Amino acid sequence: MRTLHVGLTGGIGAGKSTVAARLAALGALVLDADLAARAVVEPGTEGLAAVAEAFGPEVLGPDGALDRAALAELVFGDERRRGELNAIIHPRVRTWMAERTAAAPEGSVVVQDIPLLVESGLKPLFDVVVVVDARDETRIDRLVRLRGMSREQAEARIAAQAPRERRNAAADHLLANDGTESELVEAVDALWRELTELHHRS
Ligand SMILES: Nc1ncnc2c1ncn2[C@@H]1O[C@H](COP(=O)(O)OP(=O)(O)OP(=O)(O)O)[C@@H](O)[C@H]1O
Repeated sequence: MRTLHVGLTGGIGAGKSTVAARLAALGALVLDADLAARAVVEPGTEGLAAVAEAFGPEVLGPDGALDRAALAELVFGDERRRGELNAIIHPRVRTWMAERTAAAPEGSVVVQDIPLLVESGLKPLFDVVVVVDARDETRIDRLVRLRGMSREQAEARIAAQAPRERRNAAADHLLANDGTESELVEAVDALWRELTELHHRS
């Protein structure tokens, strides 16, 4: 049986990490793009050398690790420099993901958790795209209550991503998460049953 490639996304605060954790508990191999983006610039990596080469030694801390604040300062509000950084990070993240996907046992369900899956045009890479969705007001409330953001910060983070309608339009499966966390977990369990059935039949 081949690998089933699942893309998981959702707007900030929608509940994507909660869904990813449940899918991992059910037996999926979950690969986190945010984690990959950090791994590819760890000390000693060729990715970190490429970033230092492009942005200068001031993006390295005294310990030789990436100084994220200094790098953020350099790319903030500068489309060209941000594009330059993405051109270093994104291919390495794709390789990181591809290597781990290739190493998964035969018949695995591999879930790639990618916040900007839709914005990055990655839908065609997946057999199934799962979008976790919640109303903007629900998400703002969670980000303020649980993540310590101000209302303005939460609104700005939401505005920086694709609008819900656009993300939802890319979904093969939409998980609505405006109710309780246990309702979400039940919906993920049902989705898992569906995915594994589909996979066994394929
Ligand atoms: N249905 C729910 N009811 C109440 N709280 C929830 C619910 N779903 C998720 N949460 C909580 O809301 C917060 C955001 O959820 P989660 O971290 O899963 O979102 P996310 O979409 O992964 O966000 P990000 O894009 O920032 O990683 C977490 O603290 C989580 O425990």
